[in-house]
Amino acid sequence: MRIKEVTLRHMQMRLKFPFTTSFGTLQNRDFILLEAKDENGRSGWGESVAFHSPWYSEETMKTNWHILEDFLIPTLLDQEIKHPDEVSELFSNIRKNNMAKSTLEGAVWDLYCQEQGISLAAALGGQKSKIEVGISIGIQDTVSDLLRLIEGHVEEGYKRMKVKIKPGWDVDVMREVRKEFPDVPLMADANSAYTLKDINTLKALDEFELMMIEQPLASDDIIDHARLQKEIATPVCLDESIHSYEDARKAIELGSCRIINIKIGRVGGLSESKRIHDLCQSHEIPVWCGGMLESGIGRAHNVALTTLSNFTLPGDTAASSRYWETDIIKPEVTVKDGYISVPEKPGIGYEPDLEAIDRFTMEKKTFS
Ligand SMILES: O=C(O)CCC(=O)c1ccccc1C(=O)O
Ligand SMILES: [Mg+2]
Repeated sequence: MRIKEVTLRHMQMRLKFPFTTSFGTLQNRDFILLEAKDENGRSGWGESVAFHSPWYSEETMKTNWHILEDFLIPTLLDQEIKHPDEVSELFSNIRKNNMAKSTLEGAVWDLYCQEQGISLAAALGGQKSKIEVGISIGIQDTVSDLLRLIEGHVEEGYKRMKVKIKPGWDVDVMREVRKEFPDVPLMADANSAYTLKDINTLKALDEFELMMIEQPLASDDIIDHARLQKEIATPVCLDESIHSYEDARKAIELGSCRIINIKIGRVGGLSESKRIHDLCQSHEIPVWCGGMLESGIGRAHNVALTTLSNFTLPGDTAASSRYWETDIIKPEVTVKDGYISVPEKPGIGYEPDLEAIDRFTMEKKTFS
């Protein structure tokens, strides 16, 4: 396959609700959508999960645009590609910028699968026909707002509740949640809001038998997390700290976590996601697929990745309708009894809705 043309779009979609984490609040979701055309005129689609501001990671929508336009797209245009695994090799001279790399790599995977006539899930080696999903709930104004949201999501069938925490919105909040929902599979995500000085707070969370605590300490740390994991009973799950297979290998070796959240964008693409998945599997470290408030295109990639066998814990890939009035794929991603049915069609398995895509496009540019 050869990529003949790439179009970047600056998209803006409005979330149905403001989403608050320990690092800030987001409602307008700006992101890049990428369409890559091959020599046969087929289109493959990728989504950048970078946010407008550098608060989850240093990458932003604008840095991704720059890296794609000035480095990644020129590297790939007209190159003969036999398999999508070659893309990360072609990008190996460009350091980091994983979300930018993943955007283009994801579109190549989609194109490759369409050409082969197989689903993305099958191409990755996934076996599941349906995947189990949970939901991530942002910081709320009041505990009773949170309890009502959890109640609704339990009724919708989601398989586990993830509650965002930060200093001042942690132990007391989780205690209320546990009191009202004694048996619900529950976890907390701190997005790096704590340090080892907060060890007593983090120990206090053990009482609630959480499935895990996600990224309690610094976003670039694996040393303090290893110290913390020795002190608390709750399994530590790393999100922000893991950018590659090598990061995962070192974190496992140090005992920094017992679970890893894989986000395709954060680790630079589907090929690297699969390598991390396989590594974790060989070390009996379960993984799950994280979310970045994606549109349908990124969501479809997440669904496919989650079909791999070591994705044994419910991920954050909720239904399209949880986030958007109108998504940009047809059909939308739906959740029934806590499961998403995995599409069997070639490629990402959902059709891009070009009319909706145009409606949310702020700016676009084509490279050939
Ligand atoms: O529903 C989703 O897409 C996941 C939401 C979520 O938890 C999240 C959203 C934005 C940035 C970081 C995170 C995270 O997993 O840490
Ligand atoms: Mg997280």
